[in-house]
Amino acid sequence: MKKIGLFYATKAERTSWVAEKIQKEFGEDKIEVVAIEQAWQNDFAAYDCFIVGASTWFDGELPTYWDELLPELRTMELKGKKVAIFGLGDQIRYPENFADGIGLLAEVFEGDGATLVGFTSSEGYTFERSRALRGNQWCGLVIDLDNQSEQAKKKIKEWCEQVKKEFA
Ligand SMILES: Cc1cc2nc3c(=O)[nH]c(=O)nc-3n(C[C@H](O)[C@H](O)[C@H](O)COP(=O)(O)O)c2cc1C
Repeated sequence: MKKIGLFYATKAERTSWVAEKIQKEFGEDKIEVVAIEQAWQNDFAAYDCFIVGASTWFDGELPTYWDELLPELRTMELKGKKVAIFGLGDQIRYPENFADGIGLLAEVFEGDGATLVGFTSSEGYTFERSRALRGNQWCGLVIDLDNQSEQAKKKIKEWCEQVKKEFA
């Protein structure tokens, strides 16, 4: 059985809400939650697969704790590991940096040799630019609780089913 770790900044309120839903979808005994504010390289080494989540702040930057950890995260060796990324953003107020945090995390984990999974369609979102795009797809799950909160639960559920298969 593959060991799955879910890493996110627990003080980010909306990200926490999404993370809880993901944990429930996988089953609470199937996934271990790690607060990124307490995480260190060894915590990542302990898992075969990761789910990592972050909102976007400060016009296209990662929120507190993720941004502080970035230099450390860039030195990890994650070859053979799979990473699924989820992120939150606001497409109406920040159309030029929509959900950039996902793209930033994707660059870091790919640079460490990990394989990204959990890509989703960018249809149904309105924005100008995003670092989270790969062609027409998001390189993860994008949740906009500011403008499309009614879609969130369905998107999370479907993404978890997809990621479970891709982690297997
Ligand atoms: C000061 C500030 C800056 C933000 N910058 C961005 C941004 O550049 N891009 C984006 O997509 N969302 C941006 N957002 C929206 C947040 O990512 C969004 O509201 C998210 O749901 C917050 O989740 P959290 O409570 O877990 O941090 C910003 C929000 C605030 C308050």
